[in-house]
Amino acid sequence: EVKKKKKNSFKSVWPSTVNIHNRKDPRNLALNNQPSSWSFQLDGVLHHVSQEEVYARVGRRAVLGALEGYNGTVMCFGQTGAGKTYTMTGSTESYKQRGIIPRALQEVFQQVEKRCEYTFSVHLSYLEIYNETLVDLLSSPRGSSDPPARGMVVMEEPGRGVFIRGLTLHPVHSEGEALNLLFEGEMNRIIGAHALNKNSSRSHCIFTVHIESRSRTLSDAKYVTSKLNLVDLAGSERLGKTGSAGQGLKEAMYINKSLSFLEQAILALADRRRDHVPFRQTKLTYALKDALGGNCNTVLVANIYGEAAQIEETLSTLRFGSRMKRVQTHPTVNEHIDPAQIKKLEKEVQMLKEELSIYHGLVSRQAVRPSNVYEPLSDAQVAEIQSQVRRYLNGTSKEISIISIRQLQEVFAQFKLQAAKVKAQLCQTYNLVEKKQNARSAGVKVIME
Ligand SMILES: Nc1ncnc2c1ncn2[C@@H]1O[C@H](COP(=O)(O)OP(=O)(O)OP(=O)(O)O)[C@@H](O)[C@H]1O
Repeated sequence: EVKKKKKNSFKSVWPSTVNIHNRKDPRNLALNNQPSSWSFQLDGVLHHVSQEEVYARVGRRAVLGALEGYNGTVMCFGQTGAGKTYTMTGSTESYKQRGIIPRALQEVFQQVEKRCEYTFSVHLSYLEIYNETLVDLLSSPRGSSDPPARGMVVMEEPGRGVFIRGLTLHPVHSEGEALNLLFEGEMNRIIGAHALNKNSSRSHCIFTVHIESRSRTLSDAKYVTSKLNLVDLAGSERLGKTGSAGQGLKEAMYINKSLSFLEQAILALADRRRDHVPFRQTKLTYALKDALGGNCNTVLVANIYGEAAQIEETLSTLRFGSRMKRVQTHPTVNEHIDPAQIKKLEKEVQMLKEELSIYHGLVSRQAVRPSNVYEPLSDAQVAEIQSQVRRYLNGTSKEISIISIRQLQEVFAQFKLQAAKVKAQLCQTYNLVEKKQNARSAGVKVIME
């Protein structure tokens, strides 16, 4: 992104080339031996464009990706005063000039409203790296004059990536709530004045939107998470040009050191022969490890001046941008399985299995005789129940301890069977007796019931 254009030192050729021509000064012969033209191929050039277009071309894709579960980073890099804070946060003077962060927050909540088949939870954090110290810009309660809490650590865990232990995450439910937190964090930022910028950021700031989304379908145990980092780096500065001294000089040295480590990390990432990338040399590169070469959709905005006086810084920024363009990241959807939901689903499956077996039981009872549905009684059980019935009938017992009506029916069925057998035997006996006594004409009376 180009802040200003002066004379003919800068030229952008739509859509992605920056050509720089340095007019030779005839008084400086040494400089005349230096190259005077440079050309940089980038992914796009934003020149004389509105903040709305900057967001549409630089921020929207990362924001929409974050809502789908991809980590995203938009990072502004460049010389002090070149417009990084203007690009990222925007001007407080008018709503139209708001930058990428407020527009991203607006889009996140608009999408949350639209995607009603999902539930979203959104949290915000705001980290500042000042003189190699991590500062939580949102740690002090609203209205408190306490200094922001310190003592945080950059950590890395498999499956979770890089995170800051001790950094507070604030839940937000609307664009308004989110903007209030952003402004609160902005108030806590360390800002100084020097020759090139009266409101110069003296630190690196990482505003992160943490998004978690779950499908409203109850049977879905999966959920996705993502982190959207919106990064405003402190400006690289030539100490002589900014006229820094005292505390300002110390800050400038820390800023330059961390930016030079950032360049080293990018050089290593862009070089495929290098297998070690020095991420841990500074907190900035460690905190941005995923964004620089890992699981993230990353966009770098290189902010430059269009002035001949800043040509060296402009060239250095564009060289950094060209190297960054060669770095490959590997974004993947951060999908997780919820163990509590798995347990709930397992219980549900068990209940459904039981219901199904009851249903099968009912169906087969209608189709098959009851004796086939139940386990038949053993001979001993039948004998026991029969003796109980006998004792009840002859008055020696007052009750029968029958387990169920079904068993009783079975016992009676057995009694009936035995009675039928006895009847058959009696019939046979009767016939024999009848045959033997027929000759004697003697009458034998057998009563059968
Ligand atoms: N595209 C632009 N249009 C209008 N004003 C701009 C633009 N870019 C930057 N400015 C103004 O220039 C000044 C410096 O910009 P800004 O603070 O964003 O620079 P910076 O790169 O963040 O600097 P530092 O690294 O020192 O913090 C601010 O007053 C800002 O409003």
